[in-house]
Amino acid sequence: MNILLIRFKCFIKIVNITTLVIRLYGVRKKRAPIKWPLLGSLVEVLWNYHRYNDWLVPYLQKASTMRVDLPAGLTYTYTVDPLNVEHILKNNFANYPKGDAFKENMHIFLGDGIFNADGEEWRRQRKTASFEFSSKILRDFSTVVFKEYTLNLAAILDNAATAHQAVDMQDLFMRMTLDAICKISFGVEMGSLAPSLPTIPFAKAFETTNEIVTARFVDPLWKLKRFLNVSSEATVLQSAKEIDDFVYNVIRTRRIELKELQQSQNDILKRKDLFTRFLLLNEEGTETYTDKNLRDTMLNFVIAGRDTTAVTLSWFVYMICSHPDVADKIHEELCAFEKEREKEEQANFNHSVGISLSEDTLSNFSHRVAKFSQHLTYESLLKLQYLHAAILETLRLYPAVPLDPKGVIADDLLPDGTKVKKGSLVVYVAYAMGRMTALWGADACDFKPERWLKDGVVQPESPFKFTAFQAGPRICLGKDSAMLQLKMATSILCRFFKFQVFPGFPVKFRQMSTLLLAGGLKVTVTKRMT
Ligand code: HEM
Repeated sequence: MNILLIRFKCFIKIVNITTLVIRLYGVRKKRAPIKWPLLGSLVEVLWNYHRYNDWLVPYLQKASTMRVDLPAGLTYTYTVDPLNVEHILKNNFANYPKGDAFKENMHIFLGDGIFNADGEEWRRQRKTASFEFSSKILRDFSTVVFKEYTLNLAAILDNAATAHQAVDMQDLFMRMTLDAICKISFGVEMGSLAPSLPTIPFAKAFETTNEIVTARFVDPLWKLKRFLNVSSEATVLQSAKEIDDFVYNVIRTRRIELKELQQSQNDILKRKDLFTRFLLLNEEGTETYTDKNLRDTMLNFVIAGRDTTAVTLSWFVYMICSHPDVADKIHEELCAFEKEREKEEQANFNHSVGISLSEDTLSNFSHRVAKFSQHLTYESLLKLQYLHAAILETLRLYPAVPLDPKGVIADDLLPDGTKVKKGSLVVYVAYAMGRMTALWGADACDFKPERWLKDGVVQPESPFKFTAFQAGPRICLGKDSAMLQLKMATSILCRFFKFQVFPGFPVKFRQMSTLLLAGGLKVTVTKRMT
């Protein structure tokens, strides 16, 4: 009987201790992720990996800086505090490079391109690229390319609307931005937005590689997998080789083409793509570009400019689907803009900018679209302030790069008093920053383009608070080019189409370095006839 009583008491004690432990973890869980001996917070991190961005938000809402420990001494300090962000990205910039872990994880994809370079090597690449990106030649060329490919997209949507067929907007945007960035970078036609929507193996390999290298950041076993050449690491070797084969093939072909053009005394300066411009630097002796340098340079531009812009356009369409009032306001602004431009043209004695369209052809939908597109120039797009605000609002809530890790060279103290250790990683979380009530007010999570406007004009925001394009010396080099493409595409699409998410279609993220929608964005499209 005594033994039974003792056993019963022991059992109660164990139950009590277990409950206490569970409770303690429960309380801790509210403020920071659960931490286990040896494993750190790996269990919770892996459990929530599929919804990582949303998992971080409530923690960072409570404490604007949070530490997450993982096995093998990996430590991440996540922050949404603009002062910390300014310290990391600008004031103590030299202490927060991409870091060795980032370089090692991403090398198979980014090589030694600008995204993966630090110190002198980064400075050299940044200087050359900044010069090229700020050239008017590139801007004018990009305007033409962006318009041409948006018109291709509009034709596909026109057909889909007529046939009452649903379309995957993310897939179409990925095709459009791939075609555009490859034309601008390499000077080649990819043709992925051809009406048959062909499968482009390069695009598939690109997505696979991106996804696998991103997962390396929370996979302590990836090096072992690589050593054994199994699982995701075997796949990434294959997909990275496909990318390289494609890019080196383009480089070979373009080098031969350029030689032929030079021999035939053709004016190669007429070619305005970045590839030609970098090759000319080579010839002038300003830079030396091997095929590997060119592969890294151009591929980094493609990586930088393709997914980011496509993802932003996809979330933009999702936002106007879920906020039809915003879609209508944008449409109103575009109609007023169109009228104003037409009046200006008439005042200029009907001096039309491009092809002239007869009354007959004007009744045709595609000609109306083409006619409207003639009004769109770099300068005229600046007038569309509400559209601009809607794009910024999309980027605030759905920044294409949702979180951005940096290495730590030496122990440091962040402005909010958080200590960061040499060898760890700090991460500013753009996705969570857009949702912080402390930064944007109680309606932080609402989609409200109006928050950007004062007297109808977009107001600038600190880049350390609105971090979609990063900030400081490494601020996005393609920001202006991206805004140009975003405005060009959205103005044509919003002027002529209405979108609705396909009934029952689930909208969710795919966990990658860019904020892709898992399974795309299936929508139905209708034409706006007025
Ligand atoms: C909506 C579109 C875009 C967004 C949201 C965006 C955002 C960003 C962000 C967050 C970074 C920092 C990434 C890092 O730390 O590694 C970055 C860097 C960069 N972006 Fe963009 N980007 C966009 C479009 C473009 C385009 C179209 C180009 C041009 C091809 C471009 C070129 C670059 C380059 C070259 C860098 C590296 C800058 C450096 O490290 O010095 N981006 N961008």
